[in-house]
Amino acid sequence: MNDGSARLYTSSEMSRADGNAQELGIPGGVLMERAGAGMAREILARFGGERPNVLVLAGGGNNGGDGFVIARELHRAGHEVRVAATKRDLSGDPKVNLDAVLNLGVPVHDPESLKELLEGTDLIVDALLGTGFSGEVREREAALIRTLNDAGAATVSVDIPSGVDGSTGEVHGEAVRADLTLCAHAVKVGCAVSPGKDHAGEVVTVGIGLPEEAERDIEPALVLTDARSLRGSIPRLSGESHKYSAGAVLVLAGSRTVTGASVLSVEGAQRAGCGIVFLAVPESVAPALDLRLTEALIYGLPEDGEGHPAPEALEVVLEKAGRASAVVAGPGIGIGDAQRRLLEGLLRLVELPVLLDADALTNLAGTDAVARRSAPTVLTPHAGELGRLLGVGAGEVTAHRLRSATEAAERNGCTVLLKGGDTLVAQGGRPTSVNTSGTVALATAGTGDVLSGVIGALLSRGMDPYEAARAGAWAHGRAAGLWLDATGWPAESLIATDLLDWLPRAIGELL
Ligand SMILES: NC(=O)C1=CN([C@@H]2O[C@H](COP(=O)(O)OP(=O)(O)OC[C@H]3O[C@@H](n4cnc5c(N)ncnc54)[C@H](O)[C@@H]3O)[C@@H](O)[C@H]2O)[C@@H](O)CC1
Ligand SMILES: Nc1ncnc2c1ncn2[C@@H]1O[C@H](COP(=O)(O)OP(=O)(O)O)[C@@H](O)[C@H]1O
Ligand SMILES: [K+]
Repeated sequence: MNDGSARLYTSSEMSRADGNAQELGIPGGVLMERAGAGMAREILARFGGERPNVLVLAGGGNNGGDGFVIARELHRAGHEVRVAATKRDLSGDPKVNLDAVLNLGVPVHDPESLKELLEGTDLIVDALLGTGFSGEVREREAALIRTLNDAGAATVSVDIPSGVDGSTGEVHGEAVRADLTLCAHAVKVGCAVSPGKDHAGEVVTVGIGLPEEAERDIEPALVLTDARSLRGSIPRLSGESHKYSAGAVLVLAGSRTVTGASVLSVEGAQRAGCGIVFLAVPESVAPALDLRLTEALIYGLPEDGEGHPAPEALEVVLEKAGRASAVVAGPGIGIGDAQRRLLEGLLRLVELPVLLDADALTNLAGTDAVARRSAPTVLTPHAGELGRLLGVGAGEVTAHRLRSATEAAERNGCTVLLKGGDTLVAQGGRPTSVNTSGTVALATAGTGDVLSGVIGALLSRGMDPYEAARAGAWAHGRAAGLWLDATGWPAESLIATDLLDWLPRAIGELL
């Protein structure tokens, strides 16, 4: 048996597993029974003590079928339960479970009276739409979802918040906002990827006793990144290590008016365990950074009158890259022709793994500089930067995160880390990874600069770019989580520098 806890399934992968189980002799009704009963146990454990009045909103498919089982179990446990069902002329397992509910005397109402029913409701069970739903919600269901969301009662969604696409996390129109989502067997992609993730609340999997054979032929298109899936992937120092073999990172960050980005990126790299960091910055700010960054080697770049690198800067960058094993470029370098040409030269002439962040992404939007490279490149955009790379608006990326990240990775033949509450890592031929360690405390200036350094260091230590991006994102999010736990301070008070103190412990959890 497999509890499916670390699995992340699209709707079609789940339905394949379901079909395989049936071929192995486990009828769909048995799985529905196990799912509904397991979900009811979870609801009782969390809310049972408060003796809530429960309303189950059940749709016409198997998601609704799960809802009828939950209603039956909560009724048997002595709770006040009512059901609103969108359909009565059901067939198959949902009908069996609707009949059971009716036989027990649980009142089943038409959804037209949903608003009135919700008046005396403490707990909503949303079993309207599950993994059989995709696209735009029809108006009738959309109105029901609006009514549920307006009620303000605690809401538990069955398998996926109704209205969220289970395979992508996309929401077109209305979707339920749940406090808790109970996923049958495995977390559905729609509960892990935004905006669906933001509708799901806490996500818990409920075992349905699927045998391992039922999943043998399923290669999931996505994976959840947690500490367990990364453990042992970061190379360690050995007795023969020296500071160069331990990982040497060249950071090209900062400009005359933006020096903090260089500091955060360099210190992120140092704390993520590389042996040495070289920082290349316009020469007018090199002395100040030299005083600030004790352990890094600082090199001044020839600059123009505005404090941007002059064309001769490329020579210095190439020379320093000759001693590095990975390059981080972009934070705080500013936008302009000089920077674009410098980056294009770097990407053309340096064979090392290169991470491009922030201004580097904006400078290179519309060029084929990354697509032409054969050495590994990692891009770390937020939605706005990815939009520029794809030639669309930030809103378009936010609405289609999965598709946007994979499209950029394919077009450029590289690794793309799309930042956000669900940080995604996409690379052709690898399952798209969804990070699990983020916290909203990271939504503050400079945390992205730290991340660029962390991933740069992991690249310099010889990690595969996809693994380096996943591990860097996890450790970065975990560092914020450790800071929150240790200080007990509000998430809003975190500053990017705080991450540096907790990165070593976060990375230690992966060794
Ligand atoms: N696959 C499995 O292994 C298991 C599935 N189970 C449940 O079954 C669910 C999937 O069941 P189904 O495939 O029957 O699908 P659903 O119950 O998710 O959806 C089908 C229903 O949604 C309606 N619908 C579809 N598109 C719509 C739209 N655009 N606007 C409004 N309504 C729309 C259909 O008319 C139909 O009533 C899962 O989410 C889960 O809750 C569980 O019972 C356990 C086992
Ligand atoms: N709501 C959120 N939840 C979790 N992580 C977030 C959230 N918002 C932003 N982050 C994370 O914070 C970091 C911000 O990076 P970025 O936007 O590049 O900031 P900066 O350029 O100021 O350093 C990214 O790692 C991103 O994933
Ligand atoms: K649902």
